[in-house]
Amino acid sequence: MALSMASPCGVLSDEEEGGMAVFESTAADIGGLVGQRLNEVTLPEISIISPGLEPRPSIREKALAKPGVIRQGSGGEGNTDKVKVFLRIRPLTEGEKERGEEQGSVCVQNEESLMLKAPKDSQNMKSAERGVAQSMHKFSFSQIFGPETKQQDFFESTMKEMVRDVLRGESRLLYTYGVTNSGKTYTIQGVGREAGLLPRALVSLFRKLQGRLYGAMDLKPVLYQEVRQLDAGEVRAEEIRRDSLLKDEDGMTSRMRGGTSTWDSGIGGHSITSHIATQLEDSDSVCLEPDSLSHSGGEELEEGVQFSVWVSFYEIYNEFLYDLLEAPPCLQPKKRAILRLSDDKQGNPYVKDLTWVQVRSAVEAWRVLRAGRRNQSFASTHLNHNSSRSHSIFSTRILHVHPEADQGQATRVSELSVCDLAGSERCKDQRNEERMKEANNINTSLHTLGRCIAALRHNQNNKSRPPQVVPFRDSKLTRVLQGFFCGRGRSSMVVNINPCASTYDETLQALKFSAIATQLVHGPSTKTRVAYILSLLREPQPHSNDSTLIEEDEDSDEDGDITMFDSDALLRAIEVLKREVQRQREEKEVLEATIREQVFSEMMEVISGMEKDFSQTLETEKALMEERFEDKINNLQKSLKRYYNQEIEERDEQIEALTAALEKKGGVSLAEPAPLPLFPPLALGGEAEGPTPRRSQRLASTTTGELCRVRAELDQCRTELLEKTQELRRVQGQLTPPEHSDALTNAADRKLGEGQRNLRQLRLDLQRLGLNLQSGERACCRNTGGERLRHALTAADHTLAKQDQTLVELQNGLLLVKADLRRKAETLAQMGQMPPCGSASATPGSCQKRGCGAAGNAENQPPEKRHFFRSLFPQHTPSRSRQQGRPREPQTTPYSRILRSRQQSPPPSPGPSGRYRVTKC
Ligand SMILES: Nc1ncnc2c1ncn2[C@@H]1O[C@H](COP(=O)(O)OP(=O)(O)OP(=O)(O)O)[C@@H](O)[C@H]1O
Repeated sequence: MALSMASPCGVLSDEEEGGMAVFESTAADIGGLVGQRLNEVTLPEISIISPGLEPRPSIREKALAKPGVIRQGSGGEGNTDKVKVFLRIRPLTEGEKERGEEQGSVCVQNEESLMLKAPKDSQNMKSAERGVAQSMHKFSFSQIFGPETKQQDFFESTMKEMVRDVLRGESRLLYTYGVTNSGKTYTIQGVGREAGLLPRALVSLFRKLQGRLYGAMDLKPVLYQEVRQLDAGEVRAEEIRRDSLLKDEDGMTSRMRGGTSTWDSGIGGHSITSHIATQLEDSDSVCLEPDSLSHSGGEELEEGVQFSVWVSFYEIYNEFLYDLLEAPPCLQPKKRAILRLSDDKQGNPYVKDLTWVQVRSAVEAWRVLRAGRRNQSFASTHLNHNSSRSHSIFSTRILHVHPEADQGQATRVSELSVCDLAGSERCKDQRNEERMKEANNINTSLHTLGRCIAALRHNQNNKSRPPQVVPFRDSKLTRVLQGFFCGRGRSSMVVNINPCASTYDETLQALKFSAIATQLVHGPSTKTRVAYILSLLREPQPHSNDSTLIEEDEDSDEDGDITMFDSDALLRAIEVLKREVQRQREEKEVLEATIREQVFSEMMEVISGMEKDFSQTLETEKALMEERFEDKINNLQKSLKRYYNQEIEERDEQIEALTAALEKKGGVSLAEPAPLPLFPPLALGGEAEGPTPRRSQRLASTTTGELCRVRAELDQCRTELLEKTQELRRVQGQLTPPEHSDALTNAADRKLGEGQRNLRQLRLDLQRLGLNLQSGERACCRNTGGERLRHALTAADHTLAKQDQTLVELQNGLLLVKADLRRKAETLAQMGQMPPCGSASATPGSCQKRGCGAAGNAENQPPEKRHFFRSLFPQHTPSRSRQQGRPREPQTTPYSRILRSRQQSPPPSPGPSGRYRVTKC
């Protein structure tokens, strides 16, 4: 499970924290906190996290609290028994200052109080702006050490006393906790001449043990805190091991001094560079510095007791334990063996097969540490180029030996362990898969540590109730440190922070974690499994309110072997546990249901509030949008009105100018009213404005060209007008019937009458002659006078033909004259209707039509008359003349055309029958 840095230790996130003064980390209490947070309308400005404050009871505690129950809490224990939590703030580097990391987010108020103020870009500040967290947090510690604190001062205030306690026979643990690059390793190991806590502690220890060291190597610590008597062979083997380790370390050091080199540590591909070696060399020199520690004699040591000092060094890397005092990697290229954790008879965990080396001086101890450091897992991360990727534990076991006893028995074993925890960090910041896995494991174990501490604190604060199971077994780290939290020793914590603004959120989480630790008190009891089972068996009633009974019983708890219980007792204990599990489960379910209900109702409230807000916002937005669009439409309307008014004015001006120019140049008055403007001027609501400068410029540039064009058009129109006027006059002249037409018509009528009469006479003559001819033909056979008659008949035929022709011509001529007159009258009428400029006549189509009116009419005549009309208008249409390339014939009157057709028409030829055809009118 990938854990984010947000809450690596089971500590509530900012948002979960709400207005709580004290943190809770169990599931039950989280529910209570969430409920409380949701019930609070506003958050307090500062979250105060102090070890001295009584925690606010959770919902569950409130619900379960019954009158008369004595609550045992941290407040009642007194501050002396509290777990010590020290805070150390490292100074900013020059590079960090240049990057603007110094934003005053960490303020030391006094020796015990620290104020954190969220920088503007931090996640915490964003949450604070959303109103779900505070931007300021106040923390209290046992003691706060600022950036200027010297290593020596820090040692004096923190570890010196622990060394003394260990020599008195007690066990002590000091562990550093903090985000990566916060100065944990610096605090424990030190750099250069600034030796850290561990070398100083070793020097201090051996100074105190001067003259009191147990020289033999026949007693060795084993299991959790037991001692084994070694035989001679084993002693020899131990000596060889120690000597080879120190020799190898010496050799390595001298090789390192010879030049820069890099080699693989054999774990996770980590490289160890000469940089670290140099660092250790420098630390070594500091360690040996005689005046680095104030001398304190061994007067506090128990009389007659000698001390055998053994050290071990191992690391927990990716949840695996590795012995750092194994042969160095260059000598053992194979992968190192993984150590196992086991429990002794009392259920105390210990690291099986761990290398313990007896040391006779601080120098030897430091060399062993240095040898182990070479095997440790380091890597360069984005925050720390030399970051510890594992939790490393350096343990010093001191055997208190009574030499006068048989075979030198060790009466007591005490231990001083220093744990340099790997830095918590955000997994997502890791760019490399291996680093990501490491960060995940680091955070998991730190998370478990946080849960253990929270559970311990919970049990301490709720002694009236069956204890919560502390999840020591959930990680290797908590398992190996279990003893120090269960009364077999005491622990102190050093919280390291750096004041960089960019790591503010991680620092805040680390401090919240430490805030839980500050709530812990050192338990007086040494509850092993046996003791726990005993307490279960003695428990009168699962829901007993009599807490005092339990308190009394606690004092009588004793360690022992689990085999002291018979199977019945164990079965009863199991039954009790089952009942307890069932009870807790039910309780949790009820609690969960309550929390869900509360959360649901709170969420519904929030959602309805949000809905209300959204609908209000929507309404406001709607109104705003409407207003905005109305404004836009108004503006658009105004602009359009202005534009079209300008256009109209300009056109009017142009028309006026053109009219004036036309009148002036041509002297022709159009005598027409000025055209009305297309649009009446639009009312602008008092915003009448002149043309914009841009429009004026455009007009100025186009007016001249426009004027010229219009003038040319006017000239052309005028010319056409004149032409058409002339043509009209000419056509009118042509259409005027000649004065003698009536006389001519009368004469033609007369002639026609005469001709008809002659014709009738001739027909009669012809009939008579025909009769004569028939009779003559009959008589022809008999007399010779027939020849003469035939001649007379032929002459009569010719005469008849001529008469017929004349008659037809006259009839046709008369009809033509009448038709022509009619047409002329129509044409005249049409001409009279035509516009004065004669635009229609100007078109070629209309001209052709007028010119070819006769031909057109001829086409509409019956077929028998067409040839006659064609003969009257022989191919004189303008189009046809032009097509044939012939010059256009001069305009002639219809009468002249009739005359010409008469002249051109051939004399009628006799038909096949010898008779002339007469065209019927
Ligand atoms: N009190 C201090 N004074 C001066 N320099 C310090 C101090 N604390 C830390 N530093 C410097 O800060 C840098 C980081 O420190 P260190 O390696 O100890 O961090 P860390 O917490 O152990 O990191 P990680 O968890 O990644 O191993 C080192 O260069 C160290 O020298």
